[in-house]
Amino acid sequence: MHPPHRLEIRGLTKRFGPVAAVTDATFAVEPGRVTGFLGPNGSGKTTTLRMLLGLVRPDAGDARIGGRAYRDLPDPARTVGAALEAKGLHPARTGRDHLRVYAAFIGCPDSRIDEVLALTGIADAAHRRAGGYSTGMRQRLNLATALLGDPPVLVLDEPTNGLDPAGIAWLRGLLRDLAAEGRTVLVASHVLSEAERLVDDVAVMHRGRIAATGPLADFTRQGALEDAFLDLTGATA
Ligand SMILES: Nc1ncnc2c1ncn2[C@@H]1O[C@H](COP(=O)(O)OP(=O)(O)OP(=O)(O)O)[C@@H](O)[C@H]1O
Repeated sequence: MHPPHRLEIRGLTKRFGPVAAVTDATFAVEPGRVTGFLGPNGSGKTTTLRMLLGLVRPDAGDARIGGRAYRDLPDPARTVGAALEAKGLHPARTGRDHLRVYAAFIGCPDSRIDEVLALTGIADAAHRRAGGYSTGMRQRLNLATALLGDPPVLVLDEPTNGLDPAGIAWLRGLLRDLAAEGRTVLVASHVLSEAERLVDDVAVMHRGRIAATGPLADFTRQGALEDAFLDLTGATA
């Protein structure tokens, strides 16, 4: 396994025209933990992740992965496994073929394909065309793709979308195992009740700003994470 990689987000700021999508976001994500990046729709989570992954250029600030900007990583695809959204699947291609194409792209052996299919519970569907996959299966295939390079860092945007309760319980176990191996796991979600069951640490984003960070237990002492979030943001349910 690679050495542990800490993520540092420092003063990230991004506007899209009149929209201040992210303003001065600063937080760290520790290896060996599952960190929830939480906030309502449109609060700036995806834009922050896209800046972390070098997909959007920040107006100010920077993001480091194990001390380096994404663009300076010697082997980015094997350092960071990212599943931003379950789009871009060619409907006529099988699950296995999707993984084969990406495995060739990042230079990992085909044997790894069977490993990630088993890890994500879609081995039985691997020969089926992705166009016929349910949302939950597409989510699993997306996760399998992120895991192909056996990366020390995982960045997942809304990974519970489309998963049923058993699927969410399964995902919790998988993310815990990956973190226990020393990986850094960052999970963006707007569904606080689900995130609460997945994560060790929390970074809360509200209207483009980081409203709070810390261990989950600090937020749930008084009750549900959702109540702590409503208190923090002054929002009403
Ligand atoms: N490419 C873009 N062009 C213009 N506005 C954008 C663009 N990307 C994001 N925004 C705007 O920036 C704000 C933050 O969006 P972002 O997708 O980062 O939020 P989010 O927290 O990930 O939301 P969700 O939970 O819905 O995915 C929103 O107002 C969004 O409309």
